[in-house]
Amino acid sequence: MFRSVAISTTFTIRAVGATPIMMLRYQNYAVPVLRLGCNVASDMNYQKRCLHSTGMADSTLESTVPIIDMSMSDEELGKSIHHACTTVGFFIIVQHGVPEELRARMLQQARLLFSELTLEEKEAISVKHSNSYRGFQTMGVNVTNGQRDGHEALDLVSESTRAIVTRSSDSKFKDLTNYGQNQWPDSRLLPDFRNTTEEFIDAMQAVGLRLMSACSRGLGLDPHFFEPYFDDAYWSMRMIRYPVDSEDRMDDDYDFGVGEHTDYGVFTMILCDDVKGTLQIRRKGQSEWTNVDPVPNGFICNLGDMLARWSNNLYVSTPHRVLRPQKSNCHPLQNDRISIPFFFDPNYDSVISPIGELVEKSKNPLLFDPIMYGDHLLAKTSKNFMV
Ligand SMILES: O=C(O)CCC(=O)C(=O)O
Ligand SMILES: [Fe+2]
Repeated sequence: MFRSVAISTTFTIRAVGATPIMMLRYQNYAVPVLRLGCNVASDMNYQKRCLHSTGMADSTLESTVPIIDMSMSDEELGKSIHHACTTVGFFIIVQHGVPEELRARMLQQARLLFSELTLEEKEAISVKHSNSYRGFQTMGVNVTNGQRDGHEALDLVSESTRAIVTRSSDSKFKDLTNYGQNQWPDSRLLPDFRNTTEEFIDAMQAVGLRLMSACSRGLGLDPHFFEPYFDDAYWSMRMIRYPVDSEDRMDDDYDFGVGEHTDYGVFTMILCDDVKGTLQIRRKGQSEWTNVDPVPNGFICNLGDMLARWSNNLYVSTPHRVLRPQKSNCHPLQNDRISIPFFFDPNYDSVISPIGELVEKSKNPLLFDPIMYGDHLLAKTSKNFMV
């Protein structure tokens, strides 16, 4: 159904904060946000190109990364998720219940975060002022594998009180902590940012819970098996802007938008604009990287380390990375890609150990010791920033 190239156009003019924004809307297609005064004709051509190339990309994409329609029955959904998780570790969900309109508003607010705040205003909510890895990271502050990543971002994390209690009674990480308060952009600058984000978080938590229930069915467990681990789900999210690579860059820093990694938790669901050729995965036993491009109204999903642990590696936490966007893949009036990964993760104090039946099913020896999710997260996030 996404292969249709029929185009219906509506124009909506909105005022967002102080900035008027024009939205071009095409049937079944992501909504770019343009400043007034742009050349609408050239934007239409750009959209047509995207529609055609989405159509062409679908077949190769489907053969690598399954597209899963969440409107199917729980039983069927369980099977589809199970298949994706035991093979590629990535899938794309459509018909997930998150309104297209909310997705568009969230992307729009993220874009405004990067375009409307001055460097000073970004620094005012910098991760440097947080002892819990929350806040804004200007270009190069985020690090993967010891190398600075080519992106700027805002990180928000659940403010769970259970995490506070757990961490404060624990001396393992000494001065480190990852509980605390989020740093939000000034509401006078972005009046709709916080409420849109909170609405989005609620919607994503609902999708996350449905994925967990599908997962338990797919694994042959009680459909409620995972529920106790998610009654205070310790979500986090990032709003990321990847600028195109500059031709005069001199060193190895910023080689990637995000360097190779696996995700830390259970399920990551990515809302992103339509820029292609950036997110790549490396499947088990393979050395080459494969693009995972966005699909209209879809969230690109992958599973993380905790699900691999629970299933004793029956489910694969697939390494991935993000290339810096090519100018030729960006909207003509933009020089970047916006991406919003939402990390749906277990309770901070959940202890994750391989599930007996799954150790057998995986045909692997017991691979993991029990770990508290908060410990795993803290060990990872404490290496993510160079401020
Ligand atoms: O921006 C993306 O497409 C993915 C980012 C990512 O892998 C991450 O933040 O863990
Ligand atoms: Fe990731």
